[in-house]
Amino acid sequence: MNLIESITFPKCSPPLPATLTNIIKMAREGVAGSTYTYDRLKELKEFDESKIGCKGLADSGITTIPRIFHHPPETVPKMDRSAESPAASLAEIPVIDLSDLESPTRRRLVVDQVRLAASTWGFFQVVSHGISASVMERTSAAIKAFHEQPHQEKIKHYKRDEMNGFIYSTNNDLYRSKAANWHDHIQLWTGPTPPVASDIPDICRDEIIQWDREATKVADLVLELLAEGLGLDSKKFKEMGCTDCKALVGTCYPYCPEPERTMGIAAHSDGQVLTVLMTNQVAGLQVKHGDDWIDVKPCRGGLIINIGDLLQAISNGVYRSVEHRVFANYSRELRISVVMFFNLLNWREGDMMGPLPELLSQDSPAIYRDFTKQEYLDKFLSNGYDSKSLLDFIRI
Ligand SMILES: O=C(O)CCC(=O)C(=O)O
Ligand SMILES: [Fe+2]
Repeated sequence: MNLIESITFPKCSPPLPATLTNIIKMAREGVAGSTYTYDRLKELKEFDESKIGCKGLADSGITTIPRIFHHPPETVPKMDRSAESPAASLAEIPVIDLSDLESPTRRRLVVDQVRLAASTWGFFQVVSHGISASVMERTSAAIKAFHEQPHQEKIKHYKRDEMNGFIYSTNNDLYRSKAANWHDHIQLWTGPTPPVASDIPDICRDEIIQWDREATKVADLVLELLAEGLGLDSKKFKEMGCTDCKALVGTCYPYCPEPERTMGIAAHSDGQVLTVLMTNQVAGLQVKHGDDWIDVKPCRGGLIINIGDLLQAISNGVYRSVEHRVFANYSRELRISVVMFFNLLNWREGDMMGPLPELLSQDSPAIYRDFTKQEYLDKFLSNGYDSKSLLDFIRI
């Protein structure tokens, strides 16, 4: 999910560079850049206006998926439905235990583990992070319960306005991407302005409010460890406002009858600073490691952390924002993920952002140039999920 696109929509922001003409052109262009042989925009609109979502399509008993969801075959993992996941892999993302951090010796050890994981995998799981198993279960169950409600209930919240209040929708980038993905989601900005509780439906209100609080604590702690791993003051990222601008997304990946034709979420890197992700046990998430796609096996009670593009830039490439994707769910059980994206708040229009000067020296010169907020936003708008282009664009 690329919430950067949403960041461009606040009422005070400059006009969108992606004009309606652009959106229509993107909607009509073929997956490989050729023109579609059908009226893609019309079919996108029909799907959008029906508000049925992917879960609604799945529940209707379809056995083939609409062509707006077809991805180029070479980008879809090969399916072996008898296996746990398309290509069961041996390597696993690191698991880091966050307990006993008051002990300086242990803290140094954990800082080293976090630095190593963030600079090689860009992804890791944390356990003993302070959120109880019952809070995790309740939150996941509440998001699931929202998605399992009848159509008539859910559509009260169906919106494409990604900036205001609680939304239920499908494919944030529906009109911008070249192929739609097989998921629906709910989304809520929880910072800098706390959400209005009455905007959140009863069925998941308390859980969302609590999850925001708890996941932010974990993000703050992980950012402290990441700062220490760079030799910075532990509060550096907190002071930069790295967890003050935040959104919670509760994604539902329903059963897909043709998983070999589409994706749950296409390959992308997260554009923000940091992501905290909780998923249920249904397989789907894969992380790029070298040339391989590695399955992420969520450990019980664990949370998945990944580095976003901005942190890669700020850390002068020490920490890595890595591509990941979710294959379409072929299990009959819903795949649920609860994602919190954290981004910089104190980055004013016109201010430059870039590798932190404290990290630069003659021996480690900047590998990225400074960039403006507008450059950052423009890159996301013009490329949708292909957020890596920002890092390519600013590379010296
Ligand atoms: O659902 C997941 O496991 C990952 C979701 C994700 O990558 C995203 O929303 O950016
Ligand atoms: Fe992501």
